[in-house]
Amino acid sequence: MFPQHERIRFVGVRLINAAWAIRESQHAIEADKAILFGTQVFVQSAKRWALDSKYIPIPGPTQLPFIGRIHDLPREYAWLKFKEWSDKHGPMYLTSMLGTKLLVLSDESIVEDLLVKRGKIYSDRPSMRSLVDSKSTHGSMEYLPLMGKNQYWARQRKWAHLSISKSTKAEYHGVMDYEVKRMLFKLTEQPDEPQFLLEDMASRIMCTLAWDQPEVSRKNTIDARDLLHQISPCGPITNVLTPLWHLPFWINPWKKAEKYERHDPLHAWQTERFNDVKLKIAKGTSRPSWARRFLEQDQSGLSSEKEAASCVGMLALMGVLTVGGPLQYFLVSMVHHPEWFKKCQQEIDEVCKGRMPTLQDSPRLPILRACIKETIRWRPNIPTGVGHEVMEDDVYNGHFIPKGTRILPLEWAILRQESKYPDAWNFHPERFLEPGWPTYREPLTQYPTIKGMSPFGWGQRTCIGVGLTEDEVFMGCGGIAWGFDIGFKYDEQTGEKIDVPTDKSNSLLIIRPDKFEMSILPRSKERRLAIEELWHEALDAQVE
Ligand code: HEM
Repeated sequence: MFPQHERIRFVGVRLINAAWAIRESQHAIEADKAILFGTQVFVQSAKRWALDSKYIPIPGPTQLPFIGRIHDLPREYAWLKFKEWSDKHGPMYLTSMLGTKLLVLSDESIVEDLLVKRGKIYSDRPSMRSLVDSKSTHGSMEYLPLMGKNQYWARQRKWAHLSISKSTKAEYHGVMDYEVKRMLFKLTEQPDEPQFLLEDMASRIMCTLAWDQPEVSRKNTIDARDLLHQISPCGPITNVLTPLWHLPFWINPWKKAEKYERHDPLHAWQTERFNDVKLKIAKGTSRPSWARRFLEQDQSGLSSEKEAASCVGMLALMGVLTVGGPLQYFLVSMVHHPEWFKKCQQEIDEVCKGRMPTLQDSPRLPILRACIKETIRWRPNIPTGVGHEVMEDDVYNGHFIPKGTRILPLEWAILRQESKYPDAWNFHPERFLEPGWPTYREPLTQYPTIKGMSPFGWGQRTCIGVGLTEDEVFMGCGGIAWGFDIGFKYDEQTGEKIDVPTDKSNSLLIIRPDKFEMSILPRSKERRLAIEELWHEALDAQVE
């Protein structure tokens, strides 16, 4: 078989020859077009040939013309296929999907070299096909995490970062404390709904921080899921068969649905939330929120109320499904590793002497932090990682990486690197607690921490919500271990154990476990009473 560039060159030369022949005849215009096309093909293939002979080719699965490997990348559990290829082709391999080059990385040091050390040129985002102007190239200013590396991204990231860290210090610990107590109380009433209650807690916290409107949490969760669906490979077909997106609007059902069913209503709703805050400020009844921070204190970073409403709305969406993942997976890992759940409970009992843990207890609860961190490693809820895009041609270890290549830090594989995580497929919180494991770090009052962990991203685009996540997951999981015993359920008729699968989830970019059944009961009558009391106290304090 000839290499692909040879075949292209051959076709190019034949086309030019044929075109000259036609030109000799009477079809001069068609012939000119054909000559142009043939020349382009020729030049491209010559360039490609020059590159191939100068640089070491990047390994990867054999590519079919035009489609690449789109045909055998499953829409479900795609990270498993990416990992399979990485086991076969190595920690850095190249594949392509309908002409888009995808460089898949599964070694932390390579990701560090490219996305961190060369972050200056590796911090752009790939365009999301089924959103309009996802990168904000044309100034839509709507999707902070998806924006290209441009002025809108720089100023929104700065503003959002500041808003989150300001609220960390000031009021959000109170918000978390309140919402965790509410969630624990609700769990005593609805023990079969832990997944809903945990996700709703995350959404209520975000809606309070964004607009001081926890009551809109359910709609916020639905919106987060809709947006996620829109950008995930298993979402609209236009994310895979990308040319379909370019059909004219009037015959394009995907563009119409995106505009009329998702984008415009969400935009109107978020603007309404923002205007409600304005109204409350005017009446003197507003409480702290990110929207109020913009309206009252810091308008310097953003261009307009419209931009602020989008930025705040985006933050409200960002913290729901992301944080909901580890909260739910904590239950999954604990039910399968009851010895570790027991250890968390014993640690909390010893340190907190019967009361619910608070953030101030965190330095003295390393086992709880280790179980949370190991949960995020063992079941990362963004298993494919979030893609970056390289902005200039680059050469790495003798390999040529052309501008526009998408870079995928494949977390599912990175977090299973045996050199860093021995016995990586199994759940071992002790890897963060006992000297001798590569990931052990002291002092245990500070480590383990999820800050700096790879599932929160790389370089200039790292997650700005990791601190908030750490506190929220610590409070939520600590509260459950303090208040409840968990275990498998048994079928009433057959007596058989009902399994809680560890490997069943959706396949969106951010995943969560499929609906599971589990027994979650207060640890004792006294504990149930304590949970009720705490909640009523929190409610009373809120009313005052
Ligand atoms: C378990 C929880 C979370 C996980 C696993 C997570 C993970 C990530 C990842 C992987 C990225 C992309 C990093 C990269 O491109 O290298 C990211 C970006 C981002 N995250 Fe998070 N995140 C979480 C929670 C949150 C929360 C609670 C917020 C906000 C309130 C948040 C706000 C953001 C924002 C605004 C970005 C975009 C940063 C940028 O593009 O410059 N995240 N997150």
